Amino acid sequence: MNFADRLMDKIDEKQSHVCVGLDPRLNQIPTEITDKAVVEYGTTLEAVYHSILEFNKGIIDAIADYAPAVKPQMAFYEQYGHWGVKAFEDTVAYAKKAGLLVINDAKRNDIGSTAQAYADGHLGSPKFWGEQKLESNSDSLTVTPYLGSDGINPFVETCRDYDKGIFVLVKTSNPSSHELQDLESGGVKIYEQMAQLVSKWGEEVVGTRGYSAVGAVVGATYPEEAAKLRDIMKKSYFLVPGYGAQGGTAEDVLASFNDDGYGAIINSSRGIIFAYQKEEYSNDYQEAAKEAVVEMKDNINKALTDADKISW
Ligand SMILES: O=c1ccn([C@@H]2O[C@H](COP(=O)(O)O)[C@@H](O)[C@H]2O)c(=O)[nH]1
Repeated sequence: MNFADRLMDKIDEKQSHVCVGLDPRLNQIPTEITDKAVVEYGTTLEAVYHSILEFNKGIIDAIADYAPAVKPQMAFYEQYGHWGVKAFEDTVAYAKKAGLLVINDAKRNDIGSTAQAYADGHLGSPKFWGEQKLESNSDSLTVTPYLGSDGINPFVETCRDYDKGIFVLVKTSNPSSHELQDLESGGVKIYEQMAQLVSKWGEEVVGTRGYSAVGAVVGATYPEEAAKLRDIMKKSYFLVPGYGAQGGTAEDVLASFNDDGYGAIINSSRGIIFAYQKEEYSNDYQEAAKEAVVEMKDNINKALTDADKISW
């Protein structure tokens, strides 16, 4: 089943457009988890692995009823070498068992032949000794687009062959995204030209519900640009980071949705997983994550209803 169809079905099931970012900063994981790991394994990478995995499992248990997807950010895992990658893989497996879709935020790409290896490893199935015994558990991957079509094609083919999805960086949420993305060529901004390419790349992998497995990353911090992009990429699902900790609000993400009430999956990482460090939430990290995800889901659904975009 096409990735966009699977995502939309999960969104319907949970009545939620929220993606929870799993960005486990070690120094923000509750000390009862990290202390226990250090007592057992010392100040080792193995203790890092156990700390991250236990924390992530607790978050997944807390939010699974209220979010269709999680987005582990690969940087927070691979910095710890193979123990970090193991924490990533075990987190993904746990999230899948909990019925969540997984967006691997690894922002990969390269020349075509190397992009194929990234696509095989992160979405599909790499061949070794003539067999394909390993298949990625991730449902989708973030991808950088600046190598052009030959870097993107292997990912699109893998989306088609394995019912996976990609989100291509179009207008990122960070303050300096304008330095390159807002430049004009022939009177058209680079991010708009990128959006035209994303639309084209996605044409062959449109699902039965009308959206493509090739989506776009569009920051919540740029609502005006999102409105323009929504117009260019009518069939692309938007992955929208920048909600909460980076300042994006429920009103800011409205422009990323189509009138049918679909088209955007809104990510918050720190705002949910470390909510326990804020006064307004419980000081139990799981309870706080649940409070924060429910609040975000309700705020987005309310903003959509007020704008006549709700789908339920
Ligand atoms: O444009 C982009 C692309 C990716 N990200 C990633 O999303 C999360 C945001 O985390 P918060 O804690 O909710 O700010 C993080 O993993 C980024 O690497 C982004 O922020 N903007």
